[in-house]
Formats: sequence, structure tokens, C-alpha cells
Amino acid sequence: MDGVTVINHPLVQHKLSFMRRKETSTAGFRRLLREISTLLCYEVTRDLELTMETIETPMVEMETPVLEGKKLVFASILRAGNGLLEGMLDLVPSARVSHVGVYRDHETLQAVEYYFKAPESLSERLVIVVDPMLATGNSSIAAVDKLKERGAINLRFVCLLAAPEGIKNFREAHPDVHVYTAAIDSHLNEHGYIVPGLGDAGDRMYGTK
Ligand SMILES: O=P(O)(O)OC[C@H]1O[C@H](OP(=O)(O)OP(=O)(O)O)[C@H](O)[C@@H]1O
Ligand SMILES: O=c1cc[nH]c(=O)[nH]1
Ligand SMILES: [Mg+2]
Repeated sequence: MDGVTVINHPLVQHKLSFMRRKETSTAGFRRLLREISTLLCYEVTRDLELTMETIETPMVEMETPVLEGKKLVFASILRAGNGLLEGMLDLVPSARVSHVGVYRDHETLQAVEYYFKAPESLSERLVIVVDPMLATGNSSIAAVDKLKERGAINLRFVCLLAAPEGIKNFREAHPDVHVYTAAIDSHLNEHGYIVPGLGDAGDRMYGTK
């Protein structure tokens, strides 16, 4: 599918299967999400530009590659995005972080914004937006709208599960933003939940209902 990468690494698929199981505990779900996010981070950053830098090893001077440009930004869509954020920061500890507070109204399925904070100079940084679930796409579309409004121009979106409806809506709204997901599920049910899915990611992470 154009503009969408499915990350089918065996470890990602294995961990995702455990996250889907309804008997997986809150602690287990959180741990798996953190583990899986490091693998997703590895994939979403695999084509980052490098530049050569001169360093001295204990033996000699050498030219060696380092990441080019300003520190990247992880933009977490609250709350559930924080589960992906933590593992990504394990891998890229110097990244900047943006928090985008958006929840989905249960009746209308529209995104309701309640918080936004981002580092300076978004326009000069790669912004990797993270949220485990892409269902209708309303939340991620609203989050990317907001980040673009604040200057972001180079964005990628990473999730765990996507519904075909959400991918279509998101790609129509933001054709310039590549989507990375561990799986594309069958459909949305009448309440806007992904089927077969894994339930409500935020509730499963934090033990709320
Ligand atoms: O694509 P959509 O139809 O917008 O649905 C996906 C959104 O729903 C969930 O958040 P939720 O509203 O449950 O908020 P939470 O993370 O605080 O639980 C999920 O983490 C996404 O942000
Ligand atoms: O299946 C879904 C849909 C939206 N949000 C979730 O957490 N799960
Ligand atoms: Mg939720």
C-alpha cells in the first residue's frame, strides 16, 4: 500500500500477538509495548541521514558517521502514545519530545484536543508521531494538523495497529506523512474499535476502564 509500511519482523509479530490476548496483564501489556516500540523505532529510523565526523579513537584519528541535523522529535498522542514513546526514548535518548493531548469522544468518535507542548524549531526537525492505535484516524489527523500548524513539515506516523478505514482517512488528510504499523486489521466495529484489535490501548496500559 502506498505510503504505508507494515513492520513484519518476527519479534514484532510475536509480541503483538501477546498484546492482543485478553488475559495479558496490565504490567505485561506495558512491558510488551515498551519492547515492541524499540523495534518499531529501529525500522522508522533506518533511513536517517548520516554525516561524517572526525574523532580520535585510542589508536588513531578517523572519519566516522553520526546522525545529521537537529535532534529528532517524538510526538506522543496522549495517553496511549506514551507507551510507544518510552521505548523509542530508550533507543534515541537525545530526542526531543512533544505531547499532544487528544482523546476520542466515545459518541461522535471525533478528536477532542486538551493539551499541546512542543520544542522549538519543529520545522527543522524530523517529527515522529506515535500512537498505538489508528482507528478512524480522527485523533492522529488532528495531532498532525496541530503539529503542522506549529511548523512541522517533515513527519512520520508510527502505530501498532491500523484499521483500513483509518489508513485511508489519514493518508487522504496527510498524504505527505508515511505510516508505519505492525499490522493492518480487518475493520472497525460499530463503536469505532479495531477488530480483531487489542481493545482500548490506553485502558489496557493504565488499568483504567
Ligand atoms: O483513530 P481514532 O478513531 O481517533 O482512535 C484512535 C485513538 O483512540 C485511542 O485514544 P483514546 O481516545 O482512547 O485516548 P487515551 O489514549 O487517553 O485512552 C488511541 O490511543 C488513539 O489516540
Ligand atoms: O480499537 C481501538 C480503537 C481506538 N482506540 C483504541 O484504544 N482501540
Ligand atoms: Mg483510550
